[in-house]
Amino acid sequence: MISVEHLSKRYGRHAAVDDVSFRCEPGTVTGFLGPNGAGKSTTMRMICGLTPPTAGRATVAGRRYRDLPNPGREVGVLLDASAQHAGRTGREALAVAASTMGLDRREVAAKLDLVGLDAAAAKRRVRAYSLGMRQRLGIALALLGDPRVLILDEPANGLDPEGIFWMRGLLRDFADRGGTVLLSSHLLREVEAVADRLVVIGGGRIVAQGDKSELLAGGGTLVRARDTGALRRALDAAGLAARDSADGLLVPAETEAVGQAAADAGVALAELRPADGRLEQLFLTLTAESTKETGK
Ligand SMILES: Nc1ncnc2c1ncn2[C@@H]1O[C@H](COP(=O)(O)OP(=O)(O)OP(=O)(O)O)[C@@H](O)[C@H]1O
Repeated sequence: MISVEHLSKRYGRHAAVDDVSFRCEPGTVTGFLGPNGAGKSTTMRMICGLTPPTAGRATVAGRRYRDLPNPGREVGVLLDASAQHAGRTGREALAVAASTMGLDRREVAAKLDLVGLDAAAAKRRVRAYSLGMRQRLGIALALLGDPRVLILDEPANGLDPEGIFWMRGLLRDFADRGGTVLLSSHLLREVEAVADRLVVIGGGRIVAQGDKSELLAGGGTLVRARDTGALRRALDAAGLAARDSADGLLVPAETEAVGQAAADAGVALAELRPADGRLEQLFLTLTAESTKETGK
Protein backbone atom coordinates (compact mmCIF):
# COMPACT_ATOMS: atom_id res chain seq x y z
CA MET A 1 0.00 0.00 0.00
CA ILE A 2 1.23 3.48 -0.90
CA SER A 3 -0.37 6.55 0.62
CA VAL A 4 0.33 10.06 -0.60
CA GLU A 5 -1.21 12.89 1.40
CA HIS A 6 -1.16 16.51 0.29
CA LEU A 7 2.38 16.28 -1.12
CA SER A 8 3.83 19.50 -2.49
CA LYS A 9 7.25 20.44 -3.79
CA ARG A 10 8.31 23.96 -4.67
CA TYR A 11 11.50 24.95 -6.45
CA GLY A 12 11.74 28.66 -5.74
CA ARG A 13 8.45 30.08 -6.95
CA HIS A 14 7.70 27.09 -9.17
CA ALA A 15 5.31 24.45 -7.78
CA ALA A 16 6.58 21.19 -9.34
CA VAL A 17 4.02 19.22 -7.28
CA ASP A 18 1.02 20.91 -5.74
CA ASP A 19 -1.13 19.25 -3.05
CA VAL A 20 -1.12 15.75 -4.53
CA SER A 21 -3.02 12.95 -2.73
CA PHE A 22 -3.74 9.37 -3.82
CA ARG A 23 -3.55 5.79 -2.59
CA CYS A 24 -2.37 2.60 -4.25
CA GLU A 25 -3.96 -0.57 -2.88
CA PRO A 26 -2.61 -4.15 -2.78
CA GLY A 27 -3.69 -6.21 -5.79
CA THR A 28 -3.81 -3.24 -8.12
CA VAL A 29 -1.68 -1.53 -10.73
CA THR A 30 -1.99 2.26 -10.57
CA GLY A 31 -0.95 4.15 -13.68
CA PHE A 32 0.51 7.58 -12.88
CA LEU A 33 -0.06 9.51 -16.02
CA GLY A 34 0.99 12.96 -17.14
CA PRO A 35 2.82 14.79 -19.90
CA ASN A 36 6.53 15.64 -19.62
CA GLY A 37 7.23 17.96 -16.71
CA ALA A 38 3.87 17.27 -15.03
CA GLY A 39 5.47 16.27 -11.72
CA LYS A 40 5.47 12.45 -11.88
CA SER A 41 9.18 11.92 -11.17
CA THR A 42 9.22 14.52 -8.39
CA THR A 43 6.22 12.82 -6.71
CA MET A 44 7.86 9.40 -6.98
CA ARG A 45 11.16 10.73 -5.66
CA MET A 46 9.31 12.18 -2.66
CA ILE A 47 7.59 8.82 -2.01
CA CYS A 48 11.03 7.16 -2.02
CA GLY A 49 12.64 9.72 0.29
CA LEU A 50 15.01 11.06 -2.39
CA THR A 51 13.48 14.54 -2.56
CA PRO A 52 12.25 16.20 0.64
CA PRO A 53 8.67 17.48 0.24
CA THR A 54 7.89 21.12 0.90
CA ALA A 55 4.63 19.92 2.48
CA GLY A 56 2.66 16.73 2.92
CA ARG A 57 3.65 13.16 3.54
CA ALA A 58 3.99 9.82 1.77
CA THR A 59 4.11 6.34 3.28
CA VAL A 60 4.81 2.88 1.93
CA ALA A 61 3.49 -0.09 3.91
CA GLY A 62 2.48 2.38 6.62
CA ARG A 63 5.87 4.06 7.11
CA ARG A 64 7.86 6.82 5.51
CA TYR A 65 10.36 5.28 3.08
CA ARG A 66 13.36 6.36 5.12
CA ASP A 67 11.89 4.70 8.25
CA LEU A 68 11.68 1.28 6.57
CA PRO A 69 14.33 -0.95 8.19
CA ASN A 70 15.24 -2.81 4.98
CA PRO A 71 13.50 -0.84 2.22
CA GLY A 72 14.51 -3.18 -0.63
CA ARG A 73 12.54 -6.00 1.05
CA GLU A 74 9.39 -3.86 1.21
CA VAL A 75 9.46 -1.75 -1.92
CA GLY A 76 11.19 -2.17 -5.28
CA VAL A 77 12.10 1.09 -6.94
CA LEU A 78 13.14 1.92 -10.50
CA LEU A 79 13.42 5.65 -10.98
CA ASP A 80 16.19 6.10 -13.52
CA ALA A 81 17.49 3.07 -15.38
CA SER A 82 20.48 4.97 -16.75
CA ALA A 83 21.70 5.84 -13.24
CA GLN A 84 23.24 2.39 -12.65
CA HIS A 85 26.97 1.97 -12.04
CA ALA A 86 28.32 1.76 -15.61
CA GLY A 87 31.55 -0.07 -14.71
CA ARG A 88 29.85 -3.08 -13.09
CA THR A 89 28.50 -6.07 -14.94
CA GLY A 90 24.78 -6.75 -14.63
CA ARG A 91 25.48 -9.70 -12.34
CA GLU A 92 27.79 -7.60 -10.12
CA ALA A 93 25.17 -4.85 -9.83
CA LEU A 94 22.65 -7.39 -8.56
CA ALA A 95 25.19 -9.16 -6.33
CA VAL A 96 26.13 -5.89 -4.57
CA ALA A 97 22.46 -5.08 -3.97
CA ALA A 98 21.78 -8.64 -2.76
CA SER A 99 24.59 -8.44 -0.21
CA THR A 100 23.37 -4.99 1.02
CA MET A 101 19.92 -6.48 1.56
CA GLY A 102 21.30 -9.64 3.18
CA LEU A 103 19.90 -11.89 0.45
CA ASP A 104 21.05 -15.29 -0.74
CA ARG A 105 23.28 -15.05 -3.87
CA ARG A 106 20.91 -17.47 -5.61
CA GLU A 107 18.39 -14.61 -5.85
CA VAL A 108 20.72 -12.94 -8.37
CA ALA A 109 20.51 -15.78 -10.89
CA ALA A 110 16.76 -16.13 -10.34
CA LYS A 111 16.10 -12.46 -11.05
CA LEU A 112 18.43 -12.34 -14.08
CA ASP A 113 16.44 -15.24 -15.44
CA LEU A 114 13.11 -13.60 -14.60
CA VAL A 115 13.91 -10.41 -16.52
CA GLY A 116 15.41 -12.23 -19.51
CA LEU A 117 19.08 -11.21 -19.16
CA ASP A 118 21.02 -14.28 -20.27
CA ALA A 119 24.50 -15.40 -19.13
CA ALA A 120 26.28 -13.37 -21.82
CA ALA A 121 24.32 -10.20 -20.95
CA ALA A 122 24.91 -10.71 -17.22
CA LYS A 123 28.69 -10.74 -17.83
CA ARG A 124 28.72 -7.49 -19.80
CA ARG A 125 29.39 -4.13 -18.21
CA VAL A 126 26.32 -1.94 -17.79
CA ARG A 127 27.92 0.80 -19.92
CA ALA A 128 27.52 -1.53 -22.92
CA TYR A 129 23.83 -2.14 -22.18
CA SER A 130 21.07 -0.73 -24.37
CA LEU A 131 18.39 1.30 -22.59
CA GLY A 132 16.07 -1.71 -22.83
CA MET A 133 18.66 -3.94 -21.11
CA ARG A 134 19.14 -1.29 -18.41
CA GLN A 135 15.39 -1.25 -17.84
CA ARG A 136 15.42 -5.04 -17.46
CA LEU A 137 18.34 -4.84 -15.02
CA GLY A 138 16.52 -2.05 -13.14
CA ILE A 139 13.43 -4.21 -12.86
CA ALA A 140 15.58 -7.13 -11.64
CA LEU A 141 17.07 -4.82 -8.97
CA ALA A 142 13.59 -3.63 -7.98
CA LEU A 143 12.34 -7.23 -7.64
CA LEU A 144 15.48 -8.56 -5.96
CA GLY A 145 14.25 -8.44 -2.37
CA ASP A 146 10.80 -9.86 -3.29
CA PRO A 147 9.03 -6.67 -2.18
CA ARG A 148 5.24 -6.32 -1.97
CA VAL A 149 5.31 -2.84 -3.54
CA LEU A 150 6.82 -1.66 -6.84
CA ILE A 151 7.41 1.97 -7.84
CA LEU A 152 8.56 2.34 -11.44
CA ASP A 153 9.15 5.60 -13.31
CA GLU A 154 8.59 5.20 -17.08
CA PRO A 155 9.70 1.53 -17.07
CA ALA A 156 8.66 1.02 -20.69
CA ASN A 157 11.17 3.59 -22.00
CA GLY A 158 13.65 1.89 -24.30
CA LEU A 159 11.88 -1.49 -24.29
CA ASP A 160 10.93 -2.97 -27.65
CA PRO A 161 7.33 -4.09 -28.26
CA GLU A 162 8.10 -7.62 -27.06
CA GLY A 163 9.73 -6.14 -23.95
CA ILE A 164 6.72 -3.93 -23.24
CA PHE A 165 4.39 -6.93 -23.59
CA TRP A 166 6.63 -8.94 -21.24
CA MET A 167 6.70 -6.15 -18.66
CA ARG A 168 2.92 -5.75 -18.67
CA GLY A 169 2.57 -9.48 -17.95
CA LEU A 170 5.10 -9.24 -15.14
CA LEU A 171 3.38 -6.28 -13.47
CA ARG A 172 -0.09 -7.80 -13.89
CA ASP A 173 1.10 -11.04 -12.33
CA PHE A 174 2.80 -9.15 -9.47
CA ALA A 175 -0.46 -7.32 -8.67
CA ASP A 176 -2.61 -10.43 -9.11
CA ARG A 177 -0.52 -12.08 -6.39
CA GLY A 178 -1.42 -9.23 -4.03
CA GLY A 179 1.34 -6.76 -4.84
CA THR A 180 0.94 -2.99 -5.15
CA VAL A 181 2.27 -1.33 -8.31
CA LEU A 182 2.67 2.36 -9.10
CA LEU A 183 4.04 3.04 -12.56
CA SER A 184 4.34 6.29 -14.42
CA SER A 185 4.09 7.03 -18.09
CA HIS A 186 3.53 9.98 -20.38
CA LEU A 187 1.58 7.70 -22.76
CA LEU A 188 -2.06 6.96 -21.99
CA ARG A 189 -2.17 3.79 -24.15
CA GLU A 190 0.84 2.36 -22.38
CA VAL A 191 -0.66 2.45 -18.87
CA GLU A 192 -4.18 1.79 -20.09
CA ALA A 193 -3.09 -1.70 -21.13
CA VAL A 194 -2.01 -2.74 -17.63
CA ALA A 195 -3.44 -0.36 -15.00
CA ASP A 196 -6.58 -0.89 -12.91
CA ARG A 197 -6.60 2.65 -11.64
CA LEU A 198 -5.32 5.90 -13.07
CA VAL A 199 -4.00 9.02 -11.41
CA VAL A 200 -3.61 11.85 -13.91
CA ILE A 201 -1.33 14.79 -13.15
CA GLY A 202 -0.85 18.01 -15.08
CA GLY A 203 1.12 21.10 -14.05
CA GLY A 204 1.84 19.52 -10.65
CA ARG A 205 -1.83 18.98 -9.76
CA ILE A 206 -4.06 15.90 -9.90
CA VAL A 207 -6.62 16.48 -12.62
CA ALA A 208 -8.38 13.09 -12.52
CA GLN A 209 -8.19 9.81 -10.63
CA GLY A 210 -10.26 6.68 -10.34
CA ASP A 211 -10.95 3.27 -11.87
CA LYS A 212 -9.63 3.02 -15.40
CA SER A 213 -12.90 1.70 -16.81
CA GLU A 214 -14.87 4.57 -15.29
CA LEU A 215 -12.41 7.21 -16.40
CA LEU A 216 -12.23 5.89 -19.94
CA ALA A 217 -15.96 5.32 -20.36
CA GLY A 218 -18.55 7.78 -21.57
CA GLY A 219 -17.28 8.65 -25.01
CA GLY A 220 -20.07 6.93 -26.98
CA THR A 221 -19.40 5.03 -30.21
CA LEU A 222 -17.45 5.93 -33.30
CA VAL A 223 -18.86 4.33 -36.44
CA ARG A 224 -17.85 4.55 -40.09
CA ALA A 225 -19.23 3.10 -43.31
CA ARG A 226 -18.36 3.68 -46.97
CA ASP A 227 -21.95 4.82 -47.49
CA THR A 228 -22.27 7.49 -44.80
CA GLY A 229 -25.73 8.52 -45.99
CA ALA A 230 -27.09 4.97 -45.61
CA LEU A 231 -25.49 4.69 -42.18
CA ARG A 232 -27.03 7.96 -41.06
CA ARG A 233 -30.50 6.79 -42.22
CA ALA A 234 -30.01 3.45 -40.40
CA LEU A 235 -29.13 5.23 -37.15
CA ASP A 236 -32.06 7.63 -37.60
CA ALA A 237 -34.43 4.69 -38.09
CA ALA A 238 -33.17 3.17 -34.81
CA GLY A 239 -33.70 6.48 -33.00
CA LEU A 240 -29.95 7.06 -32.53
CA ALA A 241 -28.69 10.60 -32.89
CA ALA A 242 -25.37 10.85 -34.77
CA ARG A 243 -23.05 13.73 -35.37
CA ASP A 244 -20.08 14.15 -37.68
CA SER A 245 -16.57 13.76 -36.33
CA ALA A 246 -13.18 13.74 -38.06
CA ASP A 247 -13.10 9.90 -38.01
CA GLY A 248 -16.74 9.06 -38.84
CA LEU A 249 -20.06 9.43 -37.03
CA LEU A 250 -20.18 9.84 -33.27
CA VAL A 251 -23.19 8.24 -31.56
CA PRO A 252 -24.07 8.62 -27.85
CA ALA A 253 -24.85 4.89 -27.45
CA GLU A 254 -23.15 1.52 -26.81
CA THR A 255 -21.28 -0.10 -29.71
CA GLU A 256 -23.71 -3.04 -29.67
CA ALA A 257 -26.78 -0.84 -30.30
CA VAL A 258 -25.01 0.99 -33.11
CA GLY A 259 -23.83 -2.25 -34.75
CA GLN A 260 -27.34 -3.70 -34.51
CA ALA A 261 -28.90 -0.61 -36.12
CA ALA A 262 -26.48 -0.88 -39.05
CA ALA A 263 -27.06 -4.64 -39.41
CA ASP A 264 -30.86 -4.22 -39.34
CA ALA A 265 -30.59 -1.80 -42.28
CA GLY A 266 -28.06 -3.96 -44.13
CA VAL A 267 -25.31 -1.31 -43.96
CA ALA A 268 -21.75 -2.67 -44.14
CA LEU A 269 -19.48 -1.05 -41.56
CA ALA A 270 -15.85 -0.11 -42.06
CA GLU A 271 -15.25 0.66 -38.36
CA LEU A 272 -17.10 0.35 -35.05
CA ARG A 273 -15.42 1.17 -31.72
CA PRO A 274 -15.84 3.01 -28.41
CA ALA A 275 -15.03 6.66 -29.05
CA ASP A 276 -12.35 8.46 -27.07
CA GLY A 277 -13.83 9.44 -23.73
CA ARG A 278 -13.35 12.40 -21.44
CA LEU A 279 -10.00 11.15 -20.19
CA GLU A 280 -8.48 10.94 -23.65
CA GLN A 281 -9.72 14.45 -24.39
CA LEU A 282 -8.38 15.73 -21.07
CA PHE A 283 -5.05 14.06 -21.64
CA LEU A 284 -4.72 15.42 -25.16
CA THR A 285 -5.36 18.93 -23.82
CA LEU A 286 -2.77 18.49 -21.04
CA THR A 287 -0.17 17.16 -23.46
CA ALA A 288 -0.82 19.99 -25.92
CA GLU A 289 -0.45 22.56 -23.11
CA SER A 290 2.81 21.05 -21.84
CA THR A 291 4.23 20.85 -25.38
CA LYS A 292 3.42 24.54 -25.81
CA GLU A 293 5.14 25.40 -22.51
CA THR A 294 8.23 23.23 -22.76
CA GLY A 295 8.62 23.11 -26.52
CA LYS A 296 9.26 19.32 -26.18
N1 LIG B 1 15.70 19.74 -9.05
C1 LIG B 1 14.84 20.57 -9.68
N2 LIG B 1 15.02 21.90 -9.64
C2 LIG B 1 14.16 22.76 -10.24
N3 LIG B 1 13.05 22.35 -10.91
C3 LIG B 1 12.81 21.03 -10.98
C4 LIG B 1 13.68 20.08 -10.38
N4 LIG B 1 13.18 18.83 -10.60
C5 LIG B 1 12.06 19.01 -11.34
N5 LIG B 1 11.83 20.31 -11.56
C6 LIG B 1 10.69 20.89 -12.31
O1 LIG B 1 9.51 20.36 -11.74
C7 LIG B 1 8.55 20.06 -12.74
C8 LIG B 1 8.13 18.60 -12.65
O2 LIG B 1 9.19 17.78 -13.09
P1 LIG B 1 9.13 16.18 -13.07
O3 LIG B 1 10.47 15.68 -13.52
O4 LIG B 1 8.63 15.72 -11.76
O5 LIG B 1 8.04 15.90 -14.18
P2 LIG B 1 7.66 14.53 -14.86
O6 LIG B 1 6.19 14.47 -14.89
O7 LIG B 1 8.37 13.41 -14.24
O8 LIG B 1 8.16 14.74 -16.33
P3 LIG B 1 9.33 13.96 -17.13
O9 LIG B 1 8.66 12.75 -17.66
O10 LIG B 1 9.70 14.96 -18.20
O11 LIG B 1 10.42 13.70 -16.14
C9 LIG B 1 9.18 20.46 -14.06
O12 LIG B 1 8.73 21.75 -14.39
C10 LIG B 1 10.65 20.44 -13.77
O13 LIG B 1 11.33 21.35 -14.60
